[in-house]
Amino acid sequence: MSTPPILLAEHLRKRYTEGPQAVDVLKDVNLRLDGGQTLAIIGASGSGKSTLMHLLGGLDRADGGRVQVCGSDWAQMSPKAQGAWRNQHVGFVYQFHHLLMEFSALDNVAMPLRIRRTTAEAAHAVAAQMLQSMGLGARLQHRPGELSGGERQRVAIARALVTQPQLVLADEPTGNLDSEASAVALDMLLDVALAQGDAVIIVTHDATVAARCQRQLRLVNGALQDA
Ligand SMILES: Nc1ncnc2c1ncn2[C@@H]1O[C@H](COP(=O)(O)OP(=O)(O)OP(=O)(O)O)[C@@H](O)[C@H]1O
Repeated sequence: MSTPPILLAEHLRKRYTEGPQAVDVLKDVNLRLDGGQTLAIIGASGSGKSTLMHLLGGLDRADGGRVQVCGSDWAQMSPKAQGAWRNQHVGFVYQFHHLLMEFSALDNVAMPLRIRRTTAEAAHAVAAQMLQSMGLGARLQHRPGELSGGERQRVAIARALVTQPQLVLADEPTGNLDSEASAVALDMLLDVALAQGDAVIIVTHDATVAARCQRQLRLVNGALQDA
């Protein structure tokens, strides 16, 4: 049997009904990604990019269609199984770092491994190595508040990649950084992810960032089209 793609999305639909009128944000999204592939998703504000990333990562339910990550369908899993599957296969990076402010960079990056019940010693060793490859070997014991914006974001990237996820979902990962810090963070994200053979999706408004990905798709009117 052939191995399934890392990500498969078929005929995805999502409708929000909370507002004054229902909004069909995603109407028919189809996507397939294999290891080592990088994809940029661009689109106007409100076109549904973040909604799509939530569905791909199993953080929200689609109203139609399906999403499979590494051969398993999010909708077929219990919430507990989804959590375990995410920890095993998916790394998330957001525009804002979402680091735990009272913990050191090292503890933040070790956290996803500790959730897997890796011993503290082993988790710290792997986390230290990952921070090293993000150029942060001299910042292990710094807390997020003691780091620059660019450094904080690199810690967040290290945390997303430390588990060697097959799929990395990055929603505006450099949206809060100046162009120099953005270039450094993006280099590190792509270098490490590709060395690991991960598939990477980056949502971005920045054409320079999108151009660094092998493929660029635009979300328009609820569907993806070539950019
Ligand atoms: N929980 C919700 N309830 C109702 N409507 C929502 C909800 N979340 C998002 N929307 C609507 O869905 C549309 C898509 O939102 P989404 O955040 O996915 O867009 P986006 O492309 O990521 O935008 P941006 O680039 O501005 O971040 C928007 O019109 C938004 O108002």
